[in-house]
Amino acid sequence: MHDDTPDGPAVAVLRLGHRPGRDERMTTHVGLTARALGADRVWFPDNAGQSKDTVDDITDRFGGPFTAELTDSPHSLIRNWKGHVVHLTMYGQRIQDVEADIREVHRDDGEPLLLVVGSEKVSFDVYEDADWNVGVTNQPHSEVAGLAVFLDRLFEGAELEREWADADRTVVPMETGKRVESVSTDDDTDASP
Ligand SMILES: C[S@@+](CC[C@H](N)C(=O)[O-])C[C@H]1O[C@@H](n2cnc3c(N)ncnc32)[C@H](O)[C@@H]1O
Repeated sequence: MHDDTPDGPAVAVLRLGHRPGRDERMTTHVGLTARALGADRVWFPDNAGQSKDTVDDITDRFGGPFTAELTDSPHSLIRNWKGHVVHLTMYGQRIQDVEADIREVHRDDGEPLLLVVGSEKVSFDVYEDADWNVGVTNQPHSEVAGLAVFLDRLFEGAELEREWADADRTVVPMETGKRVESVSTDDDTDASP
C-alpha cells in the first residue's frame, strides 16, 4: 500500500502510462513542465526511467527543490492519496467552473493535491477515484498543455516568480541572445581581505 502523500499543500503530478519510444519526449515534458510551473514532484511509470533521469539532471543543474520518482502502482497511489485528486481530461468539468474550489481546498485548507495526466486511454476507475475530472477546454490536445494551464490557474501566476535553490546555473533573461551564468556558492566566494 502506498502512503506517499507529502505533508502540507504540496502539488504532485502523476503521469499514467508510458509507451517506450513513442512517449519518451512527452513523458519527459510532463516532468519538466511540472517542475518549471510550480509542482513539487512527479511520479512516472516504472518503464520511464529515462524521463526521470532527464528531469533529475535538469533539477541538478537549474535548481529545485523538485523530486522525480518512479512508481509501479499508480492506481494505488491515487486510491491512497491523503488529499484531493484532480484528473485532467478533455471529458471533465470546465476548468473555469471548478478552479476556485480546487484552489480553496489546496491553498486555504493546505491539502496536498495529486494531478493525474494520461498518455493513452485512461481507465474508468481513475475518473471515479478523482475528486475532480477537469477539462482545459473540452477539446482533445496534450497532457503537457493541460498541465501547464492547470498549474498556472492553480497558482494564479505566482509560480512565475519562483526562486530556485541549489542551482549550478541560471538563465539571464535577455531581449535578444542567450546567457547562462554559473551560480556562485560559498565555496566560490573569495573571502580573503
Ligand atoms: C493525448 S490524450 C489521450 C486521452 C485518451 N484518448 C483518453 O480518452 O483518455 C493524453 C492526456 O492528455 C490530457 N488531455 C488531453 N486533452 C485534454 C483537455 N482538453 N483537458 C485536460 N487534459 C487533457 C489528459 O490527461 C489525457 O489523458
